[in-house]
Amino acid sequence: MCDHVVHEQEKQIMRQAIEFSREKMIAGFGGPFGAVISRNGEVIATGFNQVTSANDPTAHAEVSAIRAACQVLNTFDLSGCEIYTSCEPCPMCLSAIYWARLDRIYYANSRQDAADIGFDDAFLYEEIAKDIPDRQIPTIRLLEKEAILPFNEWRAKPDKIAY
Ligand SMILES: Nc1nc2[nH]cnc2c(=O)[nH]1
Repeated sequence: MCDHVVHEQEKQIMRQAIEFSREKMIAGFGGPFGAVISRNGEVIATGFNQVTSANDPTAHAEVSAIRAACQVLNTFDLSGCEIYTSCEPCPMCLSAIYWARLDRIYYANSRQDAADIGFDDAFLYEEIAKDIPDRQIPTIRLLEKEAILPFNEWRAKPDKIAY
């Protein structure tokens, strides 16, 4: 567990994420979720949920903020940055946060709060913890002997950019 003492600046940045969640939801962009990415207390980028307006099921607030921050900083590696999100990240966003190597996550509403207003965040955490055959979406493995070839080529690629 993390025994962090919350500072006023952190609350202020989280308030921006919450304001975004509300403003953009009222404006009709999508669900009530907002996110801010900061570095050393400075706001780098913001994001809000645009799933229904952009016809993009991956356009969650956190993913949108990560995409924007990576454009601003011209990098795929956000180490040194922190994300403030108005709701605990769903498994997709949590993975994106790990892939982006963010240093810290601040969240406000919980996955249970999201479930209470009809979102699948809590369900998805349960789903990915299950064995593959027990999941709701049938998941079938095939052609693994062919697919391993590019993996082996990647392992041996001398000029690869690892991430
Ligand atoms: N944290 C989070 N949970 C969601 N559930 C559905 N959309 C979102 C989103 O944008 N952010």
